[in-house]
Amino acid sequence: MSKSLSWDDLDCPVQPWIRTAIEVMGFDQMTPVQASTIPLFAKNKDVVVESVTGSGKTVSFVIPILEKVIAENANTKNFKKAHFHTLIVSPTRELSKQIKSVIDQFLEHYPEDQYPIRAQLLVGTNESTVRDDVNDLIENRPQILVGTPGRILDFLQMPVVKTTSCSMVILDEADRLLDVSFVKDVERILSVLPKQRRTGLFSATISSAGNTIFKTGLRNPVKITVNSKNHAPSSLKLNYIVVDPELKFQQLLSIVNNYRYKKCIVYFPTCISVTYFYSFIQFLQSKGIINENLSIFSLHGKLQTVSRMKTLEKFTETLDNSVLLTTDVAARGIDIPDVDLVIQLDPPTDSDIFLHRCGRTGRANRIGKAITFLNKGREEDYVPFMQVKNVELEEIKDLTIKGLPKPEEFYNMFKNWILADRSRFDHGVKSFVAFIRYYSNHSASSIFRLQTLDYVSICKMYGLFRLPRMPEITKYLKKDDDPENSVIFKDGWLVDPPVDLDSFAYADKKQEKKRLDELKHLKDIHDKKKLKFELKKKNMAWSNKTETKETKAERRLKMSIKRKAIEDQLAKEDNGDSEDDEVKQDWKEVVMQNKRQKTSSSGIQGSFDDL
Ligand SMILES: Nc1ncnc2c1ncn2[C@@H]1O[C@H](COP(=O)(O)OP(=O)(O)OP(=O)(O)O)[C@@H](O)[C@H]1O
Repeated sequence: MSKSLSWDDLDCPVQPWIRTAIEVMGFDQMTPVQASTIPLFAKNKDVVVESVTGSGKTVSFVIPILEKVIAENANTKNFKKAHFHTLIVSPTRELSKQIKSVIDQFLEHYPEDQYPIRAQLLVGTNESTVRDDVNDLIENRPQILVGTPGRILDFLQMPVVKTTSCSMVILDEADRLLDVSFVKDVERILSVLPKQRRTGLFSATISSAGNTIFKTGLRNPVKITVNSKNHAPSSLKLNYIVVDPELKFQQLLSIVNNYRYKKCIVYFPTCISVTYFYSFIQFLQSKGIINENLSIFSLHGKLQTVSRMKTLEKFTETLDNSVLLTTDVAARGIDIPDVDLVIQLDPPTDSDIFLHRCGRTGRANRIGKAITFLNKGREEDYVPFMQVKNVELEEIKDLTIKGLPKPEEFYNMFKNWILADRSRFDHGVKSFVAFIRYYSNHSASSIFRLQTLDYVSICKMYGLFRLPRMPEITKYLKKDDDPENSVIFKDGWLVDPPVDLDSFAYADKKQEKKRLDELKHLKDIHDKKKLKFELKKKNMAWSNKTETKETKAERRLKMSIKRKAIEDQLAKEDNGDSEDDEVKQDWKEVVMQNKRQKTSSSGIQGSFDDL
């Protein structure tokens, strides 16, 4: 391991044009991870590298790759068509693009008179197909491919693509690539590559991948660990704030509005919550409540690739006072040097992601601050939980909410914004529901428990005025002993009187017409059902009446008349067996008639029901 961090003391030769590139990029010295990794990886060793966020891992594999491409004559005309030399796999399109741009930055200094070295991006977009990628491979003959697992797999499965010359593979953010969502694709990719190759795994949290790293076909790997005591770079300050969940969004706005920063990234729990809060923040900006000089962007995984890339570019290019609202899609690897503030509205469901999110700031020895919000109550336990993982968090106390309307007024404003368009309500409900599902997936499930979540406050934080019905929460909602003082009214309403949902309209005319048509249709069905029910009730009463008045009273009357007649007859005539028999027969008939009436009465009801 090299002790000096001077590029001159690097334990392996480096091409002069690479040295020029390093100088132009302003890298006066190597970072520790570069000093340890470059010589080993360039000298045919497989490496497993764990080093804190922003410590320069990308350059530590890019230099050995470029050196190897040259050493193995892949930069000559003899390098076969449709072959490639190096494959770099990364979990997101943004990160793949970023890695390619680092390679391109080096290649800007590659001598023009030599056979070109090229890199090609392999990520899914709506604008190009895998066939386009194959055409580019044949036409441009790149030696280095960078992309995401799904697209790479599709690409490698094209018969024309030849894998036999691949002699280097990099898995960047390797622990992510080896988790359940990617591992199958990654295994299939590796299975079609030559076994005789160099493999490098890189991440700030590679230890969490455990033994799965051996699924990558590593051969006698060297493990390189460059970690600080706090598992985060020393230039990064990790803070937390304990908040009342109802005021959390206001606290966020207060920081974003009043804090001094160049660039800030805010992590939201779900894609839908990014779009929901982004549109409300835009409204607040239009009203002058949020500083209109702030450039606010939204980025999440449900957006199209091209729009994601453009947003990231704009956020990177905007000089000052810019805020990116995003999800974990931008948690790993993204390198935007001027980000000096990261805020997490909720801790991530996976504690490793915590370091990756925070690590978007405090990179390459620049000062950065990461603030995590914890809902008061149980979530404070997250601090000792992270301490056990060697991540020390420091509390920011007594942070007041500044420059916003009073909480009650703010909630009413949020509510009125929602009431102006029913689609906002739908959006808010979906965001809330997605949050509950997110919360129930926390790996630290003993801290983040649905049982102890303050649903009402969170619902209000989302600006909502009725608790959405969902099985996850119904069982935890306390049955209030004192309904007089309950904050939840009948049917989950948080406002009294409730909002008239029938007249709560969509701003979009087409959508509103559709809703009204559906409402009318439902009403018609309801009316028909009601009519049917009334009829049934009426018929029931009628047949009951028939039953009682016709059968019971009449029968009783007839019976008594008959009985009297028989008794009279018996009293008068005691001398004729035949008549006695006749009377007995008559009596039997009466009994039989009564029986028939009894059984046929139910038949009458049935026939009326069918009307
Ligand atoms: N030797 C160096 N001197 C100064 N800055 C450097 C050096 N090497 C890389 N950098 C810069 O450090 C920043 C972080 O580098 P990089 O993105 O490779 O970090 P990383 O370790 O991969 O982080 P993460 O784990 O977050 O992906 C980049 O802006 C890069 O330009």
